[in-house]
Formats: sequence, C-alpha cells, structure tokens
Amino acid sequence: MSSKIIEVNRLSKKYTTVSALDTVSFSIRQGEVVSLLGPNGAGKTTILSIILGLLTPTAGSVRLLGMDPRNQLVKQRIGVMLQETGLMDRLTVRELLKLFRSYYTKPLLLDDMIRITGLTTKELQNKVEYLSGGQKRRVNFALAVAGNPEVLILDEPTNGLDAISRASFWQGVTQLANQGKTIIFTTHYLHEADDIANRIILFNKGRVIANGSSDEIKEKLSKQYVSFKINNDTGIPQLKHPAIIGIEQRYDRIYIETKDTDSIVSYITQHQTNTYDIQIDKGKMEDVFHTLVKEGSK
Ligand SMILES: Nc1ncnc2c1ncn2[C@@H]1O[C@H](COP(=O)(O)OP(=O)(O)OP(=O)(O)O)[C@@H](O)[C@H]1O
Repeated sequence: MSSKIIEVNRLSKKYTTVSALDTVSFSIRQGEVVSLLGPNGAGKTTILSIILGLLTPTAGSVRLLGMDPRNQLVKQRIGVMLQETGLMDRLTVRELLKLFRSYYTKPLLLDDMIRITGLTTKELQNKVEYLSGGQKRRVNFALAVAGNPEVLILDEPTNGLDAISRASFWQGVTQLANQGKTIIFTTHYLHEADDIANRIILFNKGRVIANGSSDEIKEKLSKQYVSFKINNDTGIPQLKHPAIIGIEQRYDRIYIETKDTDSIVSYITQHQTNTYDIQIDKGKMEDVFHTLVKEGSK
C-alpha cells in the first residue's frame, strides 16, 4: 500500500466570527490526483493554507510527507501555486525560472520546466512585468515544478486561463501525474475535477460532504435518466418497470429517472415501439454539486 502524503485529522479553523473549517479529516496517498471542490467560501483555500503551514488551525493536526508542514525539509519536496502571488517583474521569464531552480538541491532541468509548462521562446525572453494574466499563471506553474516536487498543491490554477491554455496546463499536470507525483488542486470548473482527478473531496460550509472517485460520487448522488421522444406526441406513456423511479415530460421529451439505464432502454425498445431518439444521461458532476450544496445548506 502506498504511503500517506497528507493526513488531515479533525481540523477546525475559526476566524473571529466565521467557522471556516469544522472537524475536517481526510488523507491523500502517494500518486493520487485529488480535487477539492466546493462553492465560494467552502473552506478550500483555508485548508490548503493549513496543509502548507501558512495558517495555524484552531484545532486538529496536519502531517505533510509525514512531517509538520512548517518543517524546512518539506519545502524542498513540494511545489505550490497559490491564487495570488507576486513575481519579480524586472526579470525575464528565463531568469526567473533559473533563479527558482537555484533554490532547490535537486531542481528539475530547465528544459523540462519549459516543456511541461509550454512556455514559448518569446515568452521566456519577455520581462515578467509585460506578461498577460494567463502567461503569469503559466510562469507560476513553471516555478511550482522548479524543485521537481513529489507533491504539487494548486489553488485554482486555471483561473483566468483561456480554453486552450487550460487544456495545455492539464496536459502538463497529467504528465506529472503519470510520473507518480501526488497532486492536489482546487477548481471551480467541475469538469476539470471530473476529467483529471482520481478522487474528489467535496466541501461545503467548512465540512467534507463527499469523498470518492468521480464515478462513485456520480453513481451515488446524481440522478440518471433514459429519455426519448414519441411519434405523434401522445403524452406520458403508461410504463411499468421496477427500475423506474419517476417519469416526467419536459417539452417534447419524456424523461425516466432510474438507477438501471440498460434495463430501461431494453424495456422501452420492446414495449414502447413509437419512441425515437432514445438518450441515456448518466448524471453530471454539476447535478451532484448542486444537490449536495443544497442539502448541505439545510
Ligand atoms: N482572513 C480571514 N478572516 C476572516 N474570515 C476569513 C478569512 N479568510 C477566509 N475567511 C472566511 O472563511 C471562509 C472560508 O474561506 P476560503 O477562502 O477558505 O473559501 P474557499 O472555499 O477557498 O472560497 P473560494 O472558492 O471563494 O476561493 C469564508 O467564509 C471566508 O469569508
């Protein structure tokens, strides 16, 4: 069994009047790619800050690589991308990358930093102060990997990136994941968590409300439907099958809610011959997110 890289044990954080985290526990193993999801104010940045030793918890404990996160030995082995970071404006990107490499005893090759983050020759020659917001995010990513870290912690890394830059960013992250690095990231783009993470930890109001693979979470918590249209629109048909949870009509389409889409498709094709355009909807991360957040806020 691979070793625990992060252990969060009954962690709470109170700011003066706000309870930002309430007895949160989870652990992350070596090689996992984990996304922390949750609405604004759920506590994601607070937990990342505590994991990084930047913030002291009110109660509970955190181990990062088996050590106190404030231990200097930890810093050599992790890479971090935070939401707001100042860069040294007067340097060129290449100079900045070289500077950051010099902070580490076993840095990544400069060429690898450039390859993974997709920085172009022109961008490398540019002074940091002239970079666009999106280019600065890519430079931040390059700096995060400078020490060839075992663990990467990324707080909303794709915020402000266009679709092409986002795709290229995740390509870089996937390369690192394939090398066995442990990666923890937050995002507001749910499909990024769905596509990239092996595990999702869902937060709301400072609590963990779900923890599992994207498929596990969707299977357990989202609604699945078989939908179809009917020739001569005869309204909702009389259907009887033990796997039917509910039937409703939305515009010209009939939706059957079920946990067993295969059986329902086979039942419909045999018993309701005037149907066409049958579709299966296995549930979306968005639905899970909305349902859980609604339940969590009751
Ligand atoms: N320094 C602070 N002082 C007081 N309250 C704070 C402070 N930092 C965060 N909070 C509060 O703690 C809660 C959790 O904030 P946090 O930034 O961790 O959420 P988040 O999930 O990262 O949100 P977002 O998705 O908007 O970045 C919020 O209610 C926030 O207002």
